[in-house]
Amino acid sequence: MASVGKSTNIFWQECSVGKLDRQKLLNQKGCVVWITGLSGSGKSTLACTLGRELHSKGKLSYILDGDNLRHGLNKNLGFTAEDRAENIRRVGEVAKLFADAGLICIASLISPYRRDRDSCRALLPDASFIEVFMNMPLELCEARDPKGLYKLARAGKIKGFTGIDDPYEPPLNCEIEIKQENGCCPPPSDMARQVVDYLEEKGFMHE
Ligand SMILES: Nc1ncnc2c1ncn2[C@@H]1O[C@H](COP(=O)(O)OS(=O)(=O)O)[C@@H](OP(=O)(O)O)[C@H]1O
Ligand SMILES: Nc1ncnc2c1ncn2[C@@H]1O[C@H](COP(=O)(O)OP(=O)(O)O)[C@@H](O)[C@H]1O
Repeated sequence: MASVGKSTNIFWQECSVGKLDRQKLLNQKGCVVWITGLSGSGKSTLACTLGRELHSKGKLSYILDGDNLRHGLNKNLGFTAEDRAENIRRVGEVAKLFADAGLICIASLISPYRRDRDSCRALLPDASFIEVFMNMPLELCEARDPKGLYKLARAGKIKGFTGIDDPYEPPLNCEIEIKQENGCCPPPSDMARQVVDYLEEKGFMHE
């Protein structure tokens, strides 16, 4: 019997089919690929390209996209530091469940605070939290501005916009860094290959 948070008198229910059984069925290892970076840095593009690439290799993945989750699970949250922390906490917990199900879970959120990302890392078993930093300059993200949000933020019509008047803390110890080479952003297929190569090398692509 345990007490967790506000829950008291709760028990952990074990079942006979476990993570290892599911991984065997899928011939892959469950993990979380956590993509962090500024708005417009290419998180969703990498997530979708990676998801497609894994699918073509017969690997089961699922994308948790910050923007999308804010239409449902996280629709009661805004963009204060507290709400962002709760957003990341919830997505971290959901990602943990997907990884336990044996999937390669791809989480794509700005996740601007190091502490919040590290809390998610701490939820996952050793080495199965793979942090991918989209290290793109603000100037590039702002020039892309596919949703017109930077323009609104610069005009003061959105307050607390990441990179403009709200902080972004870059990772200090990420597993993968995606950055410009010779002043150019690598094409989406190259970004995805960098992650697939890592997953291959670390043994996540096979049980
Ligand atoms: N104030 C502010 N700051 C940053 N982003 C904003 C803001 N308001 C709305 N948006 C839109 O919300 C998307 C980011 O949601 P996330 O859940 O990834 O954000 S966070 O991780 O909780 O910081 C983000 O999507 P991406 O552009 O895909 O990153 C924006 O479209
Ligand atoms: N590797 C890339 N090369 C060229 N354009 C890109 C690349 N990655 C993303 N983009 C473009 O940049 C914009 C922002 O990308 P997106 O994936 O929506 O970023 P985020 O999810 O971080 O907000 C989109 O218009 C997208 O097509």
